Amino acid sequence: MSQITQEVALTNVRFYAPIGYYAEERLLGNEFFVDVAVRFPFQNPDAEQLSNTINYEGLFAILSRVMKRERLLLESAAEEILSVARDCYSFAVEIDVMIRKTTPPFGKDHAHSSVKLHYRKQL
Ligand SMILES: Nc1nc2c(c(=O)[nH]1)N=C([C@H](O)[C@@H](O)CO)CN2
Repeated sequence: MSQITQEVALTNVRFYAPIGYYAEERLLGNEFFVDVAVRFPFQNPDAEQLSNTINYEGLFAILSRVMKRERLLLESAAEEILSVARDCYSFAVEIDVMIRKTTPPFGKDHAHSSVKLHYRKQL
């Protein structure tokens, strides 16, 4: 039997957030780009109904809430995004979260740092 998987995603969502291991980073803030993708079985009786899919405004609301909080590590924000998304979309079979810091302060102009989490439901 075949199965279609649907993905709803946001990519390169830009935030200015107080996330950093060093106090100055949290004080000054830093630029981050966040990607999130949620996959779930496609069982769509009407592909024109927002209630039959994941409204990506809901994903944006999760990211906005999580990225506001002061934190030491990217890992902490990525874990919270994943955990809230799992709670909100219990029908999801896979979720990817990636957070990229564009100017980690170690003196290399073009280096970005990132943390990625991948969740796959045990079926
Ligand atoms: N795995 C991680 N390593 C580091 C992080 C992080 O969030 N995850 N953060 C820092 C500092 O905040 C960094 O921006 C200094 O350049 C260091 N390592």
